[in-house]
Amino acid sequence: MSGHHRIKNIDYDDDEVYSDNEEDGYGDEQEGAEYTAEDKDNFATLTPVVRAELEEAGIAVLDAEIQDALWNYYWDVAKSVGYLKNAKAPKQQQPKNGGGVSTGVKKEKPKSKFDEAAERSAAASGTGKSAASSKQAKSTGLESKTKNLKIEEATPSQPPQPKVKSKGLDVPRLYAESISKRKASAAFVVIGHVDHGKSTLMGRLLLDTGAVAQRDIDKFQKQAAEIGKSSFALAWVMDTGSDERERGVTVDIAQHHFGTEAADFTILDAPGHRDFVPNMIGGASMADVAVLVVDANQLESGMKGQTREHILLARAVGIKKVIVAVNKMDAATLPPWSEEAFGRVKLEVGKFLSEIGIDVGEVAFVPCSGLNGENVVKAISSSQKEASWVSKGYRTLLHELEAYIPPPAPEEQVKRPLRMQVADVFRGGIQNPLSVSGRISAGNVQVGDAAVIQPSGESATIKAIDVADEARDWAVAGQLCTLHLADVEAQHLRAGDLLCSAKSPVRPTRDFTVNVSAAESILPQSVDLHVGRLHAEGRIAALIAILSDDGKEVVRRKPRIVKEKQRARLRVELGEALPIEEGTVVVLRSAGGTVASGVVAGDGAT
Ligand SMILES: Nc1nc2c(ncn2[C@@H]2O[C@H](COP(=O)(O)OP(=O)(O)OP(=O)(O)O)[C@@H](O)[C@H]2O)c(=O)[nH]1
Repeated sequence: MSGHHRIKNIDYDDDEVYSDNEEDGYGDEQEGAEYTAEDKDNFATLTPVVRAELEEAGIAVLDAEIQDALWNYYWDVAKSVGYLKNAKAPKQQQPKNGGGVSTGVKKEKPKSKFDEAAERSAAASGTGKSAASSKQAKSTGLESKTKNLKIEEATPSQPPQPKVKSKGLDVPRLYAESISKRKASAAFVVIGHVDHGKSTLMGRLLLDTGAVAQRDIDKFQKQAAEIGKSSFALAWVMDTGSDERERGVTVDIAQHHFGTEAADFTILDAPGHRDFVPNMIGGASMADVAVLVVDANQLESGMKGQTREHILLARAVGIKKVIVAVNKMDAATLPPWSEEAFGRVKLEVGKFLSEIGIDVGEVAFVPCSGLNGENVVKAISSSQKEASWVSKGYRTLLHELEAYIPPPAPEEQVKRPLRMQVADVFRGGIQNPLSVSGRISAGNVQVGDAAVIQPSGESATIKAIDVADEARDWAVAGQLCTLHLADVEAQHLRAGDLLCSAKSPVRPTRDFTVNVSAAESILPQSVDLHVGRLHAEGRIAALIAILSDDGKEVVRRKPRIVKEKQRARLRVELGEALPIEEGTVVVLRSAGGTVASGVVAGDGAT
């Protein structure tokens, strides 16, 4: 259904029921209202319940505001909480960064026609009642009080959502037609040892591409200076400039967007726990490129186990391109911008990467300073004589990112049944009570489509689609998007679930065969299975065969052991049935290290 239809169907003045101004947005009709003893009793009982809910979400409200909401929602605790969360959210959701940065989906977006209309219908069914019906409903207050307390234990109920109709678009055709006009896009993760300057470099990319305003950095700078850490101002854009954090919502994989004339980019970041391996795998499994940040002055720590592991994992989940940002070239110990020092770093990092099995010929090296913004977005100034070698031999980080744009998804991939792993789940908005973000790995989706979420088997309708924070009618394989869901039971939904086309969902399986390359020697053993954001316990139940180096031929059946760097086919059993199918990329880990990674060849029967 288009936004147009919705607007036409609504014939009241929305200012009556939904005001932008929170202070006087509701409650006008109660001016001078006299509450009965029963009303007062309800207020006394329910106000603390609503307050507790809101405090949990980090939202401060006045008693009067809670009472107005309870009054308007006829003592329905869940609806009052839902309403206040939304009414209070915009203030806290004000972009801290001049509107350019988006972290995940919870930033208040410019409302699309669709959203406005949905919001109005939601408001119509919630607060837009006449005073007469309001009085009638209030008289049953005590009954509903107990009922609502029960509802509130489960997922807060929302005003009924309008049914969503499909426009019946031929998405593969629209996609094929749009390819030539499409702006290129890519997503990347940033890897590197603590303190080597990851956050600063990302903040710099956002600032110098105009995604963040200088005045916001200045504000961070002031705050940072107060605690004697002014050099952290840029990093704070990533670490504290997240709207989710301000609202107390945890996001495991945040998205920050920036664009150039040539392409749009998404930084996938795990705020707060960037190095936590399950999150790292989740972010990397949605990325095209990994940027490895190495402090030119701290080479040794830069090559340690953790970085090795992260690069390995990035490769294991299919990242093809690695860009090495040799950072802090401005710092004194090199001396600053020393070509020779850079050469040493390049050599060492190159060796380290080739040991991991990365073709160094394909790796781009970028000498830069995130802190000063040299050779990140802007080329280094020609007045810096000691750095004249940089522009002769090396591109900026942004140019290197632009140079590796993955090709658009082939048509046959777009025609396959929809698969999108849920990276994060967002609950609680009035217009969009339940949304999921992720990257579509196969197929296509359009507003109105029916979906099934595995392993729970819940069904859902796609109510709206956002790509890079813009509302769209459809999206295809390769795109990072947020799907707003309707007609869905929220309880079972979690990060790591697989959203599938309802016509052809994945059947959850308890065992599968997988062709892997071994990161260490393998015996039948218990393992942690990672599939993007999904992790679960399992065991390598059988070593089926050693494969040739290209993975195509069986070299030996039923080996007793698979040695490091060998390729092999394994059978993996799981404690629970999970949505895994042929082609799924899996990582097997044990005792904090990666054992093997590969691609599922079939379910247990194969
Ligand atoms: N001289 C110099 N210092 C830098 C540069 N980039 C970052 N720094 C400083 O290095 C320190 C660490 O920077 P961060 O960006 O927080 O490093 P990080 O890798 O994100 O660290 P974690 O988030 O803890 O993993 C800060 O004091 C930065 O100001 C640079 O290009 N030159």
